[in-house]
Amino acid sequence: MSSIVVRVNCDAKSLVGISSIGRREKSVKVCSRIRFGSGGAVVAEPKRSSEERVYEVVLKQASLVREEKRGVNIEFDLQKTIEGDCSNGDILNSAYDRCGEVCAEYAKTFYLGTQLMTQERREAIWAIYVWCRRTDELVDGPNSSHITPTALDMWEQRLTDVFESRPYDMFDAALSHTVSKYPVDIQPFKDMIEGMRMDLRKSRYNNFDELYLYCYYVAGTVGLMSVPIMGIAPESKASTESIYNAALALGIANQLTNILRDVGEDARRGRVYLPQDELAQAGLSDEDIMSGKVTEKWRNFMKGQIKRARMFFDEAEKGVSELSSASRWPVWASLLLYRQILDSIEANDYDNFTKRAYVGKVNKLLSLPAAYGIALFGPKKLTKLFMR
Ligand SMILES: CC(C)=CCC/C(C)=C/CC/C(C)=C/CC/C(C)=C/[C@@H]1[C@@H](COP(=O)(O)OP(=O)(O)O)[C@]1(C)CC/C=C(\C)CC/C=C(\C)CCC=C(C)C
Ligand SMILES: [Mn+2]
Repeated sequence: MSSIVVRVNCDAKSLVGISSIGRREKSVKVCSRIRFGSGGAVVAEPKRSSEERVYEVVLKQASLVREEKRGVNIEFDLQKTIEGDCSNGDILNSAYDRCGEVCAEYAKTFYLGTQLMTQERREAIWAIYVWCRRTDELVDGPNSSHITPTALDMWEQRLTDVFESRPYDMFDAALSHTVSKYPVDIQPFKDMIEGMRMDLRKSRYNNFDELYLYCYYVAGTVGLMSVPIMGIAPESKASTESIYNAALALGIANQLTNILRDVGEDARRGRVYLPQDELAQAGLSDEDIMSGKVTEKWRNFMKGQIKRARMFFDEAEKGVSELSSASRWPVWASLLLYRQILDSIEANDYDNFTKRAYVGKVNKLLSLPAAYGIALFGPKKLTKLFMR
């Protein structure tokens, strides 16, 4: 049987990515070999790691920003889709206001953080926040038992409409406006929906590669959506890709932290988001998780998982100072706050079965000025100031 081999040689520079966090792989040359058998059927395709797949999205979003290629900026007529007797400007203002209200209601600290951004950026971040929250609510909210893959397909169609300036409601209208104004690619949004699909069909992850992909879908995507809005500092010398990598890392770090905090809660819903091969290596099984006993094996396993989450936070730190000055504070605040959840798991002696790790009010309050200081002086200078 004859087969045609199509070889796609990729630009080596475009494939310089993070591999196994902390180790930067230089010029990894990857050739995708797509084989078509008789009748055009795909015969074999070498398996790419999740990191390689995700890195392609990073590159696409980064190049969109570099080229300052903006959305088509179609003047959309809100009157056609939203009833009301007022001008586009009025509708948009109240659409953004409502996004702000949702944000203030569901994510108070983060809402506070956005107050330091310019009004335009703040509103755009709110619009993205609301879309992410609504997407997550589909699979985690009160109606989640009725959500099918078809419902997610419809949500994705609606997303395409939003990107093509056909909003369905006020929240969509704010997002339509945002994505027409900033160089935001649709792919991370689609990928977040893919993450929700994954949640519907999958409750175990064989290895970290599978978990990494899930974390990218539901959280790394948020980093990629946010940076085009937050903006990169004009004086930054870092490459756009490296900044997007850091943003991706922050999302992954947050989601890994979420997973470690919620082990007990997830297990009670029949879900284990921990890599099965690593559990087995540690001599642990699903039954150990379901029984919820904190043993020495569990503590050791958790130490490794926490270490990995911290490495992603470290990777993220490298990019925060490259963001435009007004965007650094909320990002530092979210990084410092989320990272402390890991400290809290340790303080609970790794009992994430019956205790919920959280950041206390005092630490929360202290983190905000600390984040502000780091944003202003940089992490190194601030440490020096306090060491004197
Ligand atoms: C260079 C650099 C470091 C730039 C920073 C880039 C940046 C702003 C990254 C943000 C990362 C971030 C906040 C990711 C969110 C991760 C997260 C918690 C995802 C949650 C997914 C599902 O989890 P799960 O169901 O297990 O958990 P719950 O019990 O439901 O909580 C999410 C809930 C997905 C939906 C995400 C959101 C609602 C958050 C969206 C946030 C923004 C758009 C704003 C981000 C901006 C700032 C300033 C942090
Ligand atoms: Mn959720």
